Amino acid sequence: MIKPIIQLQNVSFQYDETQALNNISFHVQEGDFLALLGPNGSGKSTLLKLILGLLKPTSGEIKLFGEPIQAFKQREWIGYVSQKSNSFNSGFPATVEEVVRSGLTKKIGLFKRYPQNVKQLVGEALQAVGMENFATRNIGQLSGGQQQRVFIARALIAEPKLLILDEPTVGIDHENVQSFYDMLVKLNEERQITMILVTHDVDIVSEHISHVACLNKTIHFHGYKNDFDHISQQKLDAWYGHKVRKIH
Ligand SMILES: Nc1ncnc2c1ncn2[C@@H]1O[C@H](COP(=O)(O)OP(=O)(O)OP(=O)(O)O)[C@@H](O)[C@H]1O
Repeated sequence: MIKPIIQLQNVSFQYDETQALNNISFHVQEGDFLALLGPNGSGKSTLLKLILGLLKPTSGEIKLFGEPIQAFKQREWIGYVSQKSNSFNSGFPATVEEVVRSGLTKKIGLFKRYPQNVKQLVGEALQAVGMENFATRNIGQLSGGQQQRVFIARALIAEPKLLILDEPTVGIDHENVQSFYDMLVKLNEERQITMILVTHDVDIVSEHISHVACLNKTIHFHGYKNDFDHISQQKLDAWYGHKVRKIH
């Protein structure tokens, strides 16, 4: 049976003066590779904060892994790589190894010792993102795309069941985007990690993605990638409020 990973039922969120999300219902199932699309200000970050438990909905219900979010304790099941992960300056005093290892804190607690096989775990996580030869390098000396991979390794070491990546291809050269996707697909298929890519960029919806959700305060579309491909340009422009380019 396919398990629900995220369920939102009639969720709204209001900042003091702004209604950021209006009556959203949608779900993500185990194994989905979802692109969550929406223009600037459409409520993507707000939705992420609700899922991560950093904000509480003004109304509506959120379930994670089938449990009401208030009762959900397995935070380590959710890996999150933020938009700002890859912005270290070159002098930042941490090695790749140290950054990845710090991802274990979530799993083992802040004051516990790292397990004896920590080096092996770091090596495996780095290997999964193709960065095994960079373990001793300084994080600040890597490219934006390489840093992004290291932060994905940092999330992976906690063995998440769901990985949420916020604007993951920002800072990655055009020619490296394909191999970046190949890596994500592998994680999705081989490790059965449910993936959510959050982005304003319609181009990110490559052939690798299984589902697409279009957000602009409400969910305008949620379905298979193939069905998204058949949405008219006109409709897409209307959701975004301006012209967008869709590449098939
Ligand atoms: N802390 C806040 N206080 C008040 N209003 C906020 C706050 N954070 C966001 N908003 C407003 O809520 C709406 C949704 O913002 P949100 O950051 O969720 O959008 P987004 O889709 O993530 O945008 P972007 O792609 O630009 O990051 C916007 O109108 C924004 O101005």
